[in-house]
Amino acid sequence: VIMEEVDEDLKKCQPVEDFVGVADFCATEDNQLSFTTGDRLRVHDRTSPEWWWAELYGLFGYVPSSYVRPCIDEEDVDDAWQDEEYFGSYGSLKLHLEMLSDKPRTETYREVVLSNRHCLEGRVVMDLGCGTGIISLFCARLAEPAAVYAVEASPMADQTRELVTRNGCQSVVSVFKGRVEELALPGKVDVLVSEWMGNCLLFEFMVESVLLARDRWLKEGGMMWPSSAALSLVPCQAEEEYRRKIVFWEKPYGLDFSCLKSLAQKEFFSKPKFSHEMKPEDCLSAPCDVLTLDMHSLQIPDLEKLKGEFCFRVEKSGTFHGFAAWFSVQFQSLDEVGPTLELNTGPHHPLTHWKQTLLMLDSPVFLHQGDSLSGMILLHRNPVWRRHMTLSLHWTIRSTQDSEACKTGQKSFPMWR
Ligand SMILES: C[S@@+](CC[C@H](N)C(=O)[O-])C[C@H]1O[C@@H](n2cnc3c(N)ncnc32)[C@H](O)[C@@H]1O
Repeated sequence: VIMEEVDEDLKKCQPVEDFVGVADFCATEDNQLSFTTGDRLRVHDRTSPEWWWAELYGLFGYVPSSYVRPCIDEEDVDDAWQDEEYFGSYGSLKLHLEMLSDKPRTETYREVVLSNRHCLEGRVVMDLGCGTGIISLFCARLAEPAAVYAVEASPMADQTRELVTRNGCQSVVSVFKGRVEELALPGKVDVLVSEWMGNCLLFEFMVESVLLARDRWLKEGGMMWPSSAALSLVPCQAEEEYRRKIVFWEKPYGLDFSCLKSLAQKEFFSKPKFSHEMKPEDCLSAPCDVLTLDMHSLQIPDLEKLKGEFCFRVEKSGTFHGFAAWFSVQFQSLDEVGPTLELNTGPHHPLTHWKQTLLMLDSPVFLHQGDSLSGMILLHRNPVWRRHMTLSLHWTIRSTQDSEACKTGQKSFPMWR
């Protein structure tokens, strides 16, 4: 009784806080409140981990807590790009070791240079975000470009200069230390190559720097590598993940801890799980490309809100625990007849350091072979924290067993803010 009273008192003391919608929410019950992305809501009571009592334009109702984020005024944010932290992490070897040890990734870039070596002769290349300079060194060693501008903003650039000299490439490769946005290069380039991809393709939004560099430094008709990119999705089973994080609370050591299940679901499943290694047999359907980006025509404002659609046909019956996401990038050949090469980070391809990203549902659903699962995905970039985004999924399941039956669901995943 005392704890309940304390709880009640605490609730009364909770300040009313402003939140902003990160995805559209459509009320399905009378006591819920609909809102759209960007709406400013006043949260009066954090009633449960999942549902909060909120107000919008004088109307009150419950809103899902994962669909809103704290409202921060842009002027309060010093470092919306978190550059100190971001470039700091590329200043030590840990990430470079992980990237260079990733053979499918690194060897794809080498293969791209090798298979285009004749066309690269006499061309000027920019390697944006060169890190240790691996791609620049591939260019200088495997082809005969006129020059390679290796651009790197992190302190690693000092080591890169040394690596270029040690490998005898200093007459071709020049290292430019600084953010590409702020650098003056000797001139425009024929090819802009970069390894900019993050989890779910866009996370960390280095792609914005690549597009900016393209518009400033790529010659008319020049080549972007990668030349296109796609985000793929599949409904999947994740039995082990569900068992370890949720079923665990049912009866550990013979005790009833089941009241912690909703807390566990909120704590473990409200954000995406990075580096999930899924098996091809966990896919309940054939994967689908939900977004495709053309790196020659994509514009920076396009990155604010990207929308994709999907329609899966369930190929084998199983428990639908969530969606798995990953990306692929394509490298068009410099000559029209050459092959387009691809790096695919999906479960049917050799494992890369990105692995896959798992987006767990709140409650699993059993799907039967032949059912259809259609819907849409929305990537909404955080307007304040520029390296972050929220991924929202809306779906409808249509059953083959019962043509009348149709279940809908929706969930939003902040990555990370
Ligand atoms: C994913 S790593 C790739 C490193 C290297 N190209 C490789 O393949 O091993 C991206 C690199 O780009 C750098 N970078 C990111 N944004 C940049 C910018 N705006 N200007 C210069 N360098 C940048 C980071 O510091 C990091 O070293």
